Amino acid sequence: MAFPKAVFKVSAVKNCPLYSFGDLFTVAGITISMVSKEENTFVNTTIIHSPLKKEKCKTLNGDLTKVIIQYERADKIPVCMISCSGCTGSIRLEYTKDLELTANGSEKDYTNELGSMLHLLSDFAFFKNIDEENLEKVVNFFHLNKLKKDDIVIRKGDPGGNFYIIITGSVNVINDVGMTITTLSKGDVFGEMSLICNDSVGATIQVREPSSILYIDRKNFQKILEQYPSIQLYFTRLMAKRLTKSNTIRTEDLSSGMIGNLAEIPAEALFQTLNMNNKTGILTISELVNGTARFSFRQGSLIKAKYYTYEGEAAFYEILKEQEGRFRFTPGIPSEDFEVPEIGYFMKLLMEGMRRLDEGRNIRTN
Ligand SMILES: Nc1ncnc2c1ncn2[C@@H]1O[C@@H]2COP(=O)(O)O[C@H]2[C@H]1O
Repeated sequence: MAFPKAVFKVSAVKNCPLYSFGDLFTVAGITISMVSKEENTFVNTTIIHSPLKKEKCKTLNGDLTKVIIQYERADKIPVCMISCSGCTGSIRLEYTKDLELTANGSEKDYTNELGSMLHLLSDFAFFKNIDEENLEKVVNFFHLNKLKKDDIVIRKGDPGGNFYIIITGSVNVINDVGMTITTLSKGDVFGEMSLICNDSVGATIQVREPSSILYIDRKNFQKILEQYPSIQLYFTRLMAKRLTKSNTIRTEDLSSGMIGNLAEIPAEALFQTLNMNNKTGILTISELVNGTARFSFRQGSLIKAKYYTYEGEAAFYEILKEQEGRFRFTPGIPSEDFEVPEIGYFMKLLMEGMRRLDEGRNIRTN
């Protein structure tokens, strides 16, 4: 017989070193207290499933065990909020009976709610890239979250994890010094930069007014990207717009010739900037582990790549592994390169490069 289960969802995060907003914990267990004349016995079993691939927190496990002790069985826990006892940070968890469906693998309630939103979603720029017959299938990859004012959805510096789409309400995009860079609302998306660039989250997102937000995890986000090339283009344009707006790298620097070090700008960000700004010229990267690499861009497309013994696509994947090296971008290419075909669709090359990097890191850590 399985123990009854309760699913808690992280609904607020304050500097928690382990968990993020939306993380789920399944708690099962039973507490029996037997009192007789001869003895006084107390038996407790608590089973806690923490989010996969995240470290377990003994403090939180203790707090969840206390809930089982207090209510004796998971199915007796009332709808409630609990706060962890805290360490360098703290989190608040919410128990709503609906969430059990998610943990059991059946997302019927969510699906129904999302299903009824299909009409609304089909008008969103993101979903416009998906043909009508596949829309429902794609929407079902998403989960729906209802958030309160001031909830932090993601915090700058967190590892990127999910991609988000705002259904109703609005959020603030906040920079390092706590200033709101911009406000995002219905139909706007966020969280894409860290996923695509395989980097940490670049800005804090805080809920400005009660909001409903869809989210999808990295794995499913990548599946959608691979399956729908028009979404890759949508992100290229979106990120170009956002990069230009936040002046991450000034376009004037690029056209006048850009010099720098890979230790300051990772190779993927450098390539992406040249691609998004439709640059034509030659990027030379020297002082690399294996000498010097050369990459030619025509209107942002990568047309030639050479590094060590690697050429074309392979050279691009190799350079993504490098973390140090001096680069220089020189505008202009020789006329014989005007007709050279591009090495591959840039976003696809980048996604594949990121996947290989991840694979390499996983092999090293296993
Ligand atoms: N200038 C900006 N305009 C709009 N959205 C932004 C801007 N800067 C950052 N963001 C969003 O904030 C998100 C924070 O997480 P990511 O870095 O994954 O992705 C980022 C973008 O989705």
